[in-house]
Amino acid sequence: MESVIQEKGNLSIHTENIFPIIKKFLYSDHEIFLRELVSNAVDASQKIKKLASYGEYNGELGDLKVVVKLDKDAKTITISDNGIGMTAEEIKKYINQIAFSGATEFVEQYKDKGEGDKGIIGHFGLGFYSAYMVAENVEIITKSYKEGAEAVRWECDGSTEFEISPIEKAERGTDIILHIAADSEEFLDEHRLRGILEKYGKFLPIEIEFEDKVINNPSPIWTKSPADLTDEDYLAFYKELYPFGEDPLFWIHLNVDYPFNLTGVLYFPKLRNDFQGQREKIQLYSRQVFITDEVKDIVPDFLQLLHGVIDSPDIPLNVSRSYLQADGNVKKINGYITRKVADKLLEIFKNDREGFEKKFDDIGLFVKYGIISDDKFYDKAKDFCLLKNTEGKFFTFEEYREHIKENQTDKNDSLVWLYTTDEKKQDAFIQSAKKRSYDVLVMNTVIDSHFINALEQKLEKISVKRVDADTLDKLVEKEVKLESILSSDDQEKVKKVFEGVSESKTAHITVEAMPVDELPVVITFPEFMRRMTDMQASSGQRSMFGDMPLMYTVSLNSNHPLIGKIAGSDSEDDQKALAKQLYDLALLSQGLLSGNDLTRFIQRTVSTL
Ligand SMILES: Nc1ncnc2c1ncn2[C@@H]1O[C@H](COP(=O)(O)OP(=O)(O)OP(=O)(O)O)[C@@H](O)[C@H]1O
Repeated sequence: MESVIQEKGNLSIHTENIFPIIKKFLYSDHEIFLRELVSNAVDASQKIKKLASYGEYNGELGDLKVVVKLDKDAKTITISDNGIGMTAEEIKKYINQIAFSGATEFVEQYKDKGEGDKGIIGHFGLGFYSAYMVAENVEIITKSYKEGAEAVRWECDGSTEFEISPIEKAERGTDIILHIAADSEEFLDEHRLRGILEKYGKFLPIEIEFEDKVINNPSPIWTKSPADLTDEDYLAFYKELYPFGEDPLFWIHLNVDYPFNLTGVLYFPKLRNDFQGQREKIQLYSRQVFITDEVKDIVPDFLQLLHGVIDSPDIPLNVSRSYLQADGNVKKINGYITRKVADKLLEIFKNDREGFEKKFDDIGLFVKYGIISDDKFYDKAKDFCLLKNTEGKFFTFEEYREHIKENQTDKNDSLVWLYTTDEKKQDAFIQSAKKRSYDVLVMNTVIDSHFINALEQKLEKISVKRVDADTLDKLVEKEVKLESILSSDDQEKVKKVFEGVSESKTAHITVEAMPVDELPVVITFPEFMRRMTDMQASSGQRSMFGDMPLMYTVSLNSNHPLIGKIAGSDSEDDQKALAKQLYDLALLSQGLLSGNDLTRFIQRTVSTL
């Protein structure tokens, strides 16, 4: 057997092997080739601009623009610019050496000139080769801005051999001619091409012309200073992003350059109580090149409901998702955006409470989602998150505490918040609560069951109960209890009668001393059980109890004359008839009487009239 000798060395890479890999796997999405080539053309234009501003180019800049042309017959796509161009030497250096980025080199070279890399897109030195994802042959025809430079033609058919030759070209700049491969002819469609250009290049900083029309807005508002912008500018830009969207409520202009670079505008849309039907998304850009609208790892979950753009050269773009999640910058960006959004909301709350309240039906969803999912956001939001009661009045948490402190503190010194999820359906319970001067909050959005859970954990000494979760005396338990007029024997007797007429196996029947003006029979749903079912329903899961029958409590008011009547009656039939009628009325008021049961109830009632 051969023995192993310790040695060190370099791995060798053969271009002929690596090239097909680059071609095939550089980007999963082939349409990216256009983004890359147009970005290069934009870079070339930005560079000549910079050179002129540094005094290193004294010729005419001309009308800097990138032109994309489609020739269906020749099966070519040509991307032309009048940027810096390349000399034969530069082609050899930047193009022939794969993964040697001229962009990075340019930035290095001029980094002392102040602006640094501002406006230059490329940095990996691979983008050009994405052309081979769709082209079988690529030609570069280019003339450098340098005085006396000769135009050059470069051609390579995707093998590792290239050809360079002199050529005639009048103007400074570069034409990249792609001879589209048979399997990529889909890109020879005008519609498709315009679609890709608009998707990636809508806000590129240099004019992009396709079929004689400029397709982009080179100076989108996020590149400008907020001081130079009016509300109309922000609204107009929103329309530009989402032509079919309804006007947003307000917006935040993001602008940070330390410890990372990020600019952008985030809009708060009208949400109308639903997360699902949301099509418009935040768009992520890097130096005005569209990257994606999947911003999952960069924007905190709850803020993905916002609209707008974020532009950051510091977000690693061509790397895998798992890397993105671990990236320190991404985490910081996340935190920054959360903070900015919270600050903005607090500012509006403080400066315009009335306006804030008006918008709260829409922004409440963000705020509550944020409170549930992000502790840092909660720390700020607890001062401006609003609660709304059945009278339409708004309270902060602190204001609400003051508001209900006197009436709704129970014997354990806990504040009991009462709420309704449906003012119409739970009206009888709301009315009863009001009779005792209890306040009832409205919690009717998809997120409220989660929101309530979160609040109970975060706020001290509160318990939150739906207004029909129990009889009022049990909801807000006080030290002093009402006396029962009915003796305990009679209570037992009435209970048995009701058990006899109950058709539900899961109904739990109890007798309770309630005020006389309360209903004789009250059906309630235990808070805990109901909340579990609600949460499961809102998260779209099937109930873990399957089709288990609804659990509810039937409370008999031992102080009500009709219950007294049952206890006092000697006729079993009369007792049963009255009990059944009262039971059905209670079911009816909770919307639980339907089908055959409802029909029988109505017939029975009619026959007694
Ligand atoms: N249209 C062009 N005009 C002038 N120079 C160009 C043009 N296209 C490419 N180059 C030169 O070729 C180099 C390599 O381009 P390539 O797209 O492969 O990489 P990059 O732009 O530096 O980085 P990235 O991979 O991020 O795009 C560029 O940096 C630039 O110097």
